[in-house]
Amino acid sequence: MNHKARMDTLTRLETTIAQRLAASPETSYVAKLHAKGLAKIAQKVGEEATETVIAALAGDEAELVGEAADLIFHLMVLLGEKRVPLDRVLAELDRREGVSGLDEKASRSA
Ligand SMILES: N=c1c2ncn([C@@H]3O[C@H](COP(=O)(O)OP(=O)(O)OP(=O)(O)O)[C@@H](O)[C@H]3O)c2ncn1[C@@H]1O[C@H](COP(=O)(O)O)[C@@H](O)[C@H]1O
Repeated sequence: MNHKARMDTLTRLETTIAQRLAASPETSYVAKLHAKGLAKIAQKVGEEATETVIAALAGDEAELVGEAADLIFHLMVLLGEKRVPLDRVLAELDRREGVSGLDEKASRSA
């Protein structure tokens, strides 16, 4: 699967999450998170971020891949809960493309 097809993975996941927000918490993990509310979803993103950091520092590659997938999935649920289209985030990354983080930081402190 090439890079572009991988982006389709995120687009499909976004569609699935949007559908599941209206599903029953008994049959859907996304619906269960939605029922628990924004604070719980945000907390899950924080937990998965921490687990990703631990995997990077103390785990093997498979653990890091698994935790990174958990983090991206829960971030997608957070965006879905807030009705922020993935495309907005990708457009922001496109806007930043080619601008060095160091140059951007220097322009902020000038
Ligand atoms: N990619 C994922 C995905 N990644 C991780 N997870 C779930 O995320 C949960 C995280 O596990 P944790 O132990 O951290 O969470 P927990 O113990 O349930 O939660 P706590 O109450 O302890 O916080 C697990 O239940 C995983 O199965 C996911 N659940 C769903 N998806 C995707 O979302 C789609 C919709 O899922 P449903 O909403 O369940 O239909 C699926 O088809 C998948 O494509």
